[in-house]
Amino acid sequence: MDRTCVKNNRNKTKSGENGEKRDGTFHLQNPHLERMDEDVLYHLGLNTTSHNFVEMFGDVKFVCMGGTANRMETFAYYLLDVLGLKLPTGTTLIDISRNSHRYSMYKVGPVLSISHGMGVPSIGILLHEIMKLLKYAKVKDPVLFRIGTCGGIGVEGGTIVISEDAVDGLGSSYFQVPVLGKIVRRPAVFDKELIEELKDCVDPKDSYKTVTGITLCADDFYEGQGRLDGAFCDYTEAEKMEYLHKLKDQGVVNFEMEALVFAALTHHAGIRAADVCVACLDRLKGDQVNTPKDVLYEWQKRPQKLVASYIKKQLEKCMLSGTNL
Ligand SMILES: O=P(O)(O)O[C@H]1O[C@H](CO)[C@@H](O)[C@H]1O
Ligand SMILES: O=c1cc[nH]c(=O)[nH]1
Repeated sequence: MDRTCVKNNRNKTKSGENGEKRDGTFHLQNPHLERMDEDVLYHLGLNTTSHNFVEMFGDVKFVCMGGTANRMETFAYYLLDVLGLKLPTGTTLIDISRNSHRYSMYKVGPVLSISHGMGVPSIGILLHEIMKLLKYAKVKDPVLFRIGTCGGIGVEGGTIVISEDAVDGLGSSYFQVPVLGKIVRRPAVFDKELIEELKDCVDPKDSYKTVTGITLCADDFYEGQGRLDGAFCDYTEAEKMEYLHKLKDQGVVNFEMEALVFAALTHHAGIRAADVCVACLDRLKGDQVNTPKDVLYEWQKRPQKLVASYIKKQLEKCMLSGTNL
């Protein structure tokens, strides 16, 4: 486990140290964008010629992402309720990205709720396009959340896990991607202040725990997470358990499949971000996700409740102080 990197990044974490400018706007480090007459955000089904990004998205302050379209639509309706917003009678929210047939995107006041699919490449593509969308819309200081599910490691099913750091399957806290035939390494860093702010929003009356720790971002659900129940498996149960216990001793509390690129690309742009997942199971107790569907569905709402309560708190703070977010 590349703990040195984890430690170094932890100390350096300060939003804005990379791409963020003092006035809250953030900088995408790509000189080519300025020279383009039009930008087609292909996977979002939007482009800068046909769509007025400032009008459509200029008031966005929070972007929430999760794997499935169903979850993100449910979250959008939940937000309407939490924020006390009402749709005109007889109307529904529309999927802004429906023409892309890739991701689904809903807008509720200053919040975008978007599905990202499974794994690093899928959320990576979305992050490129969402960060450009925010840039073209002239959004200042956006905050990004992933509201997901995960496999706990020594963490009971139903527990919320907020990622403090992200590592890959080899223990490195860098997102590594081949670019022009060479590996580019970007540190995966979550905003520590945001984690504390989220912890402050935990409802003490919750019947479940909320914990923090290191997240292992795997490139696979089965062998990549040490499961015995994939189509292939070349290791024994004893080897699997030794691996899981070693991870636990190193402070790894959960497996999921997006944290590394999520932390790295947002940090690279100077955008604050947090990964909040509910554990579907404790991997020290098994591999199969066999909790009844209705229970899993209720658990899935737990990260949504925490993030919605954070958003509500931030909006109330601004109303009280008469400032813009
Ligand atoms: O439930 P979400 O948040 O989509 O994500 C988790 O679930 C998927 C695997 O089942 C992976 O994408 C993993 O990160
Ligand atoms: O075990 C799990 C559960 C959800 N998502 C994962 O990536 N792993």
